[in-house]
Amino acid sequence: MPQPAPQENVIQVRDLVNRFGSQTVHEHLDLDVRRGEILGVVGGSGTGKSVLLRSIVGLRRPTSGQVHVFGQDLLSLSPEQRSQLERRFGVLFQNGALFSSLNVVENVAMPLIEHAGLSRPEAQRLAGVKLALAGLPPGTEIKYPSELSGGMVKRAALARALSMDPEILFLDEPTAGLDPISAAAFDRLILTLRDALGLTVFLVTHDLDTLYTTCDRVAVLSQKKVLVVGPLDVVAENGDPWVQSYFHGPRGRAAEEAHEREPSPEVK
Ligand SMILES: Nc1ncnc2c1ncn2[C@@H]1O[C@H](COP(=O)(O)OP(=O)(O)OP(=O)(O)O)[C@@H](O)[C@H]1O
Repeated sequence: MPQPAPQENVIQVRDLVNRFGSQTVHEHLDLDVRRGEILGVVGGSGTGKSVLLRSIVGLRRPTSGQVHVFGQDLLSLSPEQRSQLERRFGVLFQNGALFSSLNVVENVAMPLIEHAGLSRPEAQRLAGVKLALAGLPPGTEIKYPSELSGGMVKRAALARALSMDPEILFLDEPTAGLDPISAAAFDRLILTLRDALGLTVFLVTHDLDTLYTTCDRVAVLSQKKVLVVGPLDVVAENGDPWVQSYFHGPRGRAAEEAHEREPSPEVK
């Protein structure tokens, strides 16, 4: 009988430790992210979800441990190798992190000019394609971040994260602050993009609806490490008190019931 192909881990975190002074945020944390999956990362406030994301994308040097992205340790690479590796992932930060002095198309074009060496007109033309991919209506290009709704800021930031055709997309609380309809639309967009572009998605979220709608697997950060990782129904059965109150509290039950009524056909 043919054996299934082994799963490729595009991100591998081993024995990660992160300390800030006397505060230990991560202790011996291990995590694998598989190619093509949407991995949801959840945990109580302050459990170190954003610090984990920053450690993986090379914005923070961990206290100790190894982080490999596509088999390479970002922090040990030469600047040129590092920049090549960084082109293979895009990051959407919590607040969008758009430059307020640039309009939307200039924000999205910037990485294409700086890292891909495109001319300004070429970069802006391609940025227009990315904005359409992120679901922004024509006319948004010339607006400044302060003129956009919260949902539009997220979509513009997503377009920028997609500008270099990344293989991995990191999303830090993408639906935070969005109304439920915009949040659901954003969830559908992430699923569509993953399927259309073959992305791997590392998704930090508190949003139970997002977990139920989009994630193939869920990792729970608790007790300074990844306490449990797996499909949502398996993770939700873990006996940890935080897991129990998160998945089986009123909001967890509502999200589960909504998902049972309307399961997403696109989830793998
Ligand atoms: N640069 C820093 N200096 C000192 N402490 C920090 C720094 N960055 C993060 N921390 C601390 O690390 C802990 C984890 O922070 P992090 O932002 O990763 O939490 P989180 O799980 O993403 O929380 P939330 O869900 O509230 O966004 C917090 O106690 C935070 O205060």
